[in-house]
Amino acid sequence: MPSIHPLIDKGLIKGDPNFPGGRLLCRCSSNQVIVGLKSNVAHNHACGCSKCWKPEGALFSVVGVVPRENLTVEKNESKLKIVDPTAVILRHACRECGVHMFGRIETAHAFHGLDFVHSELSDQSGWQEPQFAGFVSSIIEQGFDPKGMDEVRSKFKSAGLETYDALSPPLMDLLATFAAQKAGVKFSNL
Ligand SMILES: N[C@@H](CCC(=O)N[C@@H](CS)C(=O)NCC(=O)O)C(=O)O
Ligand SMILES: [Zn+2]
Ligand SMILES: [Zn+2]
Repeated sequence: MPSIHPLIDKGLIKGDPNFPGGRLLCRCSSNQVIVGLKSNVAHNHACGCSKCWKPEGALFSVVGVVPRENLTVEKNESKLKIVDPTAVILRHACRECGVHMFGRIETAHAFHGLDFVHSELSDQSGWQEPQFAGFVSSIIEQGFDPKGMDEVRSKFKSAGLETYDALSPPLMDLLATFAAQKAGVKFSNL
């Protein structure tokens, strides 16, 4: 069974709710891209989709969000390039080591204003631990044998994480609320 993710395989390490944020470093041996975050991450989760950056050998990414005003590129911004300019989340990766330093949404979207980041790129501890696993079935699209899915889901369960094939219910509700408001739907208790 391959690694789910280094932050999940050996059990979760709880974050510090008062952690004030810190810096993320790319994996280059020199001239590292450095991103400063003025807050902890929120909604941190494992993502099995094909687009989020994963460490070598891991089946899942671990990704959380910070308000975009809390993120600054402190060093070597010129090394960043947008992985897929047509995606909703514009993932800014280091063109040398390939690590995704942050993902930003520039279109009208429920998550506009939040940047997506990988707290494992920090050498500090206290970051919020993963809260759930999303886009779990998506690993099949990347070649994972569907027969292994029960084992993957049980691994998350034994780490105390719920699994979903899209996002968690509160995040799915935010997406649906945004879509409803955009379409001018009026809410009522059906
Ligand atoms: N099954 C697809 C799912 C992709 C997907 O929808 N990813 C989610 C979670 S990160 C998303 O919000 N993507 C928007 C984007 O990548 O811009 C895949 O694995 O590529
Ligand atoms: Zn780099
Ligand atoms: Zn993803």
